[in-house]
Amino acid sequence: MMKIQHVHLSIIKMPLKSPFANALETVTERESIILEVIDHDGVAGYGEVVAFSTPWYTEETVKTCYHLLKDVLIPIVLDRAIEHPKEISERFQAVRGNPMAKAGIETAIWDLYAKRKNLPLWKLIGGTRESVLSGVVVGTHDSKSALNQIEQFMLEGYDRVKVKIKPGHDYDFLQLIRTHYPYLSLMADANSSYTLNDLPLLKSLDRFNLLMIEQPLAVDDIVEHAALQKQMQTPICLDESIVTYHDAESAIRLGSMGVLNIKIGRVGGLWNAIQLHNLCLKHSIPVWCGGMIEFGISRAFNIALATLEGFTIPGDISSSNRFWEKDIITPEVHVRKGKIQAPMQAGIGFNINKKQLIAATIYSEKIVKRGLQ
Ligand SMILES: O=C(O)CCC(=O)C1=CC=C[C@@H](O)[C@@H]1C(=O)O
Ligand SMILES: [Mg+2]
Repeated sequence: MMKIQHVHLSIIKMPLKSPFANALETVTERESIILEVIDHDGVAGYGEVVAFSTPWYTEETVKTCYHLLKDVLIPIVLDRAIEHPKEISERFQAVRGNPMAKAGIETAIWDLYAKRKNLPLWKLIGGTRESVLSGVVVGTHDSKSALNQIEQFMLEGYDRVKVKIKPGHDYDFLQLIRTHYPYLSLMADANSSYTLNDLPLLKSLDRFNLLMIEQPLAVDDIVEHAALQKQMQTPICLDESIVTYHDAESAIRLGSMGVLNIKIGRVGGLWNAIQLHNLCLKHSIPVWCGGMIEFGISRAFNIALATLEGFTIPGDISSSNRFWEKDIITPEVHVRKGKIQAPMQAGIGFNINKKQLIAATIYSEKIVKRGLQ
């Protein structure tokens, strides 16, 4: 049993090594909230909020998450003892939306729980892979620089590459990449930048033998994605469209996706992510773990999740040094020959690099259980 006594919230900020551009935004620096939960025995668990500073990817932001955590979610967690982390998503059902805020604290409790059980988190959740399949995302719309990045990433041992496309930067871009790398395991993410009016163009992308096309249409286009999938051979992967279990059930029933990108933050926590994995496994829909330009704590949760059986496609789980000069965990995450070894240490399996965490912190606050102040 875990009785959470207090929670440390730290807002951190770090520049990316180089800007990351997609159809909607160019990210140059990253803010996140790091959570440390401490129980009655002094055991600590860590979580990370993956919302961005502004609401370009989903509605949540660092500030909305901070408010939700401090004023709504943490009081629910501190309210009474916890037997198992899955109780947290049940308690949070009373709060609408805000999945990234929920995931931040829920994951911290998973880390704490696994540490108390003295088990690596991936083993505790039933992971079967000792190493997870890794991939990397090229975040530029400049063709020459994209080719350079692909070359560099391949030298670093990645063997699955995702590129960003948008109207006017699609067919020729993919053709150029295919001319240089005819056999590369390649996929494209459109971040909702097309509509069904672009059907001829989207169908023409079939010839590039992409692993999948991610989120071509709008977030609420579940019906339209089904219509598109009927016309395209390339599997459609949904990202932004799938937040709840019910969203995934609808998309499966309609035939809107051949693949699902599971992001722990987007779906409200690790327990929900596992349930989505189980649903997709039952329906033979392959899944992979999405990335959020995150720090090491979130990367560690992604690694644990991706050890589950249904994660048969390399995820956007790259090395710490893909984005950071220095990550906030030690050891850092390293990709070798397209794989990341699952850690053997209890909990998330990585230590917090306290020095680096403090150096990146711009604001922090301790929230204490009522009566303990
Ligand atoms: O974290 C990574 O390695 C890449 C993440 C990534 O590709 C994305 C993160 C967030 C929004 C998008 O730009 C994109 C995605 O939609 O998957
Ligand atoms: Mg995406």
